[in-house]
Amino acid sequence: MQLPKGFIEKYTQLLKDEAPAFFQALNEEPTRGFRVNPLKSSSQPTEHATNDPVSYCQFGYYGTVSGKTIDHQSGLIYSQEPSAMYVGEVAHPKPGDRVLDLCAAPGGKTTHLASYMNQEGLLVSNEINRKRAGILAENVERFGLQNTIMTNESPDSLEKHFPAFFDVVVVDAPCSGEGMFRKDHEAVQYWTPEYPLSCANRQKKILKSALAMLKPGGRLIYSTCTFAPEEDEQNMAWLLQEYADLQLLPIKKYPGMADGRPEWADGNSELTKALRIFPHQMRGEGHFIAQLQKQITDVKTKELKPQKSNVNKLQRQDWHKVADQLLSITIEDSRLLAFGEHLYAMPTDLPELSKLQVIRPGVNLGMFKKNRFEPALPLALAFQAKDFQEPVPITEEQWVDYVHGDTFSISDVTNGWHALTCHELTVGFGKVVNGVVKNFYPKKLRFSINK
Ligand SMILES: C[S@@+](CC[C@H](N)C(=O)[O-])C[C@H]1O[C@@H](n2cnc3c(N)ncnc32)[C@H](O)[C@@H]1O
Repeated sequence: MQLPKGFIEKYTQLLKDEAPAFFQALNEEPTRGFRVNPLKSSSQPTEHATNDPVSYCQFGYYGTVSGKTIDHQSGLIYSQEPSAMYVGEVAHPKPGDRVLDLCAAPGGKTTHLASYMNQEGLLVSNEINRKRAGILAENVERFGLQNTIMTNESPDSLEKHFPAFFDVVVVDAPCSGEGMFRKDHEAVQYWTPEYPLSCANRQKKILKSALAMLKPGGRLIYSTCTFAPEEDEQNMAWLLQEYADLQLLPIKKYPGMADGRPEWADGNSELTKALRIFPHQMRGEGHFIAQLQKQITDVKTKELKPQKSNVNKLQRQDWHKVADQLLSITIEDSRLLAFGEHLYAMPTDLPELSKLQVIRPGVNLGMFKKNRFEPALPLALAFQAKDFQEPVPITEEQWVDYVHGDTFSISDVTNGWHALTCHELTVGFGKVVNGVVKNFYPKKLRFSINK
């Protein structure tokens, strides 16, 4: 990889003796990894080795992911570069918290944050770019999140809907991506000496909105995948100067993780509390993480009106005709929200959504068709086999047919909708008609595997 001349000059000056090792590390192979989803019962991957754990992330392992596996299709694993796993670990929300992931696509941090929340509380996963928001939705649905809504807003418009609302806000900022150079060679082409400063200005605007949405006493986690001091220490120094009610909190540093560099900003020694990951010092890509807390005040924050269910009697009947036969758990009627022709189960602590650009207001339960209801894949993936009546275990061969969109035969199963399971994980729905499983796996997700 040919590094830009300006980049080499900049980091030779900043890193001094360390610079040769740093540049050499940028020419080595990137580190790959994945997280295991704790929301999918206690299942462990069967197609991916878990003998090389990431010491600083309870769900993380080193290794490469294959998308054409039951582990991946069922949402049991999520491919994520190991350094990026430390962002979620630092944020570590509690079940019941209100959490915002402000720059969320493709979903690495959202799925990780949810892993600590036990499907409780509220996670708002926001992505400004519509196309990327679609990819985010696919990943969140595969991971099976029940407490998450996805929005497609700019930070300054989202800010109007959630004043001082969240316990934890994560800003995994759009950045110059220097830390991803060896993983994404395109990032090298974008780089100019001026690029980090233009990214830093954009990040300041995002941070202002993030702080407006943070509760007093709440935590803001800021991360980038760049080495650029303009976007890292200098932005944190700017925050501390601008907001007297903010303080940096320490972050536990595992071997190889480095302190933030005050001398690369305004010299404020508090900046050592931030964290840097350099690829020449540990196994992972470049990253910067800072954790800040907003001072607690006795000013009362405004409670937001809750979102009410809007389904009519007919829609409720159509849903129950399927749900009462399919599910062994109850989704309360108060959580049902019709959204176009789709039906969703909202998270319990959801404020009114009016005027908000919502991509998914909860779990997509399915679609109203003429006089009937058809369950959707996200409903199957959001729950475990035990949450369904008569789940149908399928073989690996039948799973290959299923993800390809083919029908297959099955014996001794009653007619009607069933959750299909493979390796004890839910993988989707099939409608059984006289021993044949009709395939409802979404066309755009289908793939083939050579038998
Ligand atoms: C580093 S990526 C986020 C990665 C994601 N958190 C994850 O872990 O998978 C930054 C995201 O910020 C979005 N973005 C770009 N400009 C933005 C802006 N002005 N405000 C908010 N988000 C923005 C990008 O579309 C991109 O999806």
